[in-house]
Amino acid sequence: MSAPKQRDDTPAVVLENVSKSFGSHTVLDGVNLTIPRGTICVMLGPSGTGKSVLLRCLVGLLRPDTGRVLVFGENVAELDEKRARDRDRLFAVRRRFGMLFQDGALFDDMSVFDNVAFPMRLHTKMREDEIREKVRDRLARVGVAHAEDKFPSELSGGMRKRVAFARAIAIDPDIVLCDEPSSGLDPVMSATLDELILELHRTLGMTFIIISHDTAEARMVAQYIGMLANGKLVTFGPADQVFAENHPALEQFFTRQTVGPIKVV
Ligand SMILES: Nc1ncnc2c1ncn2[C@@H]1O[C@H](COP(=O)(O)OP(=O)(O)OP(=O)(O)O)[C@@H](O)[C@H]1O
Repeated sequence: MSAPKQRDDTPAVVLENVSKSFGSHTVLDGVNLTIPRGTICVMLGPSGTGKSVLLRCLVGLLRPDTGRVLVFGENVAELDEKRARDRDRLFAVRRRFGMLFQDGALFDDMSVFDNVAFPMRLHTKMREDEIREKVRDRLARVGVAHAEDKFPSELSGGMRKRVAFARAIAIDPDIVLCDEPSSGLDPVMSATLDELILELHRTLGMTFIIISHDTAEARMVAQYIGMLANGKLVTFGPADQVFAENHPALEQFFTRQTVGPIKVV
């Protein structure tokens, strides 16, 4: 079966009744949401609440027990990497994602240039001169053009994150998944990185899905906000609506209360 035809207004992501358990532990319980294309969506939630599981379902690394996971209309939940007939479709979906891992996940034995060139060499047929031009464009966009010959161990935490961003957007993904982009950074560096997200979004128009614990980050960049707590998506929608609604779990999170609907386990 070929991938479904999509119209321009096909949402980047739709989750319909997505549930996932590990043994008797239900991590996601009937999650529904729609992320319009070209928006910045921040998913908040306490530790261990299923945010990473959700990301892995999006890229087809995990299959939910129930529900549909539509990425630009393609139901990733029905694709199984072990089935030859699904593999091309699954890989085509994965190529639409760029991933910014929590720790940057740069290759320590590769220069900054080669780290950013890596996905181009792996996934495209670009010539080396095209790669050079694109890598330089990506490094310039994230403000580390001067560092292309350095190795990750020679960079500060903030610079490593920028290089990781350059790699995440290397082959023009439609969706950039960011797993806690501000983790391990001081507040000023985090804010600088948030400005970078806004700038990349403005100039490249990609959809950003950002996993975060950082409420200041949510306030700064989010157009859509979701909050996962105790397996449920307790609130989701346009950021101004979600802030106005001020769900008790969101309020507890934002005001750092230990008592409230979020159970600390
Ligand atoms: N492959 C797996 N097998 C068993 N349990 C798993 C597996 N993957 C995740 N879990 C469990 O699912 C729950 C949610 O994990 P997840 O990593 O999604 O949390 P998170 O919200 O991303 O947390 P954090 O904010 O701390 O990164 C945890 O209890 C975790 O132990």
